Amino acid sequence: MKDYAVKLNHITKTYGKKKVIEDISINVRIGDIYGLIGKNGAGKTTILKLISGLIRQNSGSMEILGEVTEHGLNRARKRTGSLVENSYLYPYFDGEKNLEYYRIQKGLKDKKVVEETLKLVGLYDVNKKKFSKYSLGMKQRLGIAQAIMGRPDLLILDEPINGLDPTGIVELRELLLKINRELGTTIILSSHILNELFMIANRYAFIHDGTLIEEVSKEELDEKCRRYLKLKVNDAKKTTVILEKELDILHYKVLNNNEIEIYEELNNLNLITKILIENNVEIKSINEGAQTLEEYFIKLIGGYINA
Ligand SMILES: Nc1ncnc2c1ncn2[C@@H]1O[C@H](COP(=O)(O)OP(=O)(O)OP(=O)(O)O)[C@@H](O)[C@H]1O
Repeated sequence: MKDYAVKLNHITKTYGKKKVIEDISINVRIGDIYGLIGKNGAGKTTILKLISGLIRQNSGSMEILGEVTEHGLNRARKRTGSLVENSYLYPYFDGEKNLEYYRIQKGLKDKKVVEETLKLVGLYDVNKKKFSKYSLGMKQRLGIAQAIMGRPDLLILDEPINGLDPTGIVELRELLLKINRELGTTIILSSHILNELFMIANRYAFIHDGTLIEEVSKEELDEKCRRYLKLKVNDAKKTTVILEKELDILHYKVLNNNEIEIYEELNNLNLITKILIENNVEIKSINEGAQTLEEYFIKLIGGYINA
């Protein structure tokens, strides 16, 4: 299937007797910014190394950029830029020299690519500053610049958000969105901080103890973490009829005979209360609630552990 940039099929990876990745299958679509989310040690780096070809799986197969054979995967990896282990940037070189050195090393013919890439990552104006004098955010951006020099179809980044301050995170987000949109690059990145990844990615894989717990889209995650009004009433069925007929509220979920979650008109609490009372509904309580991303993540992982 050409619609996928990366497909992992039942991949398992062991170190000695230890299974670090167990039966993982994920599907990254072309054009995705795909986030691997998991606590430290969950197995994110291992997955990225497997995709990058730095290590090999013990079992399972993968498809990268439409290629499945050994030869094909090598070809696909030539169309992939990655920042998984340390980037090879020289501290005493400035940004331009670092990229020029890399360009020659990689045999990239077009000299203009250095300037264009520095501009793209917003480092052109500081291109005479030595790498060692860069802030962490600038270092990350030059690392990404190096990874996208060959204009890859796929970009793989391990924990690029790690250690960045809020401004650095915003800049990184803008940059990744720009690379994704302007160059059409599919991006896979990892993080242990869901809130930050949520701002960047459009699809997510939750990894825990080397296994995939859930693969979800941003919309699905939004849905799971949205605000709601929780109504406790004497008769949930009757209440929904009134919500629909009198208030035009169609977006709700009945939890049981007495509880309903409402997902729209959240700012019209007074009106909802008034209409329900007028229609003889006995309201036991009405509260606003929301599940934060982190709560969802913890629930997901906790739920899994206890299962
Ligand atoms: N070369 C190795 N030999 C043995 N065990 C390893 C090796 N590399 C990773 N591991 C183990 O595999 C597990 C997953 O590690 P991995 O680095 O993939 O996790 P991660 O989710 O990226 O976390 P982190 O953010 O801490 O790097 C860990 O328990 C780690 O100790």
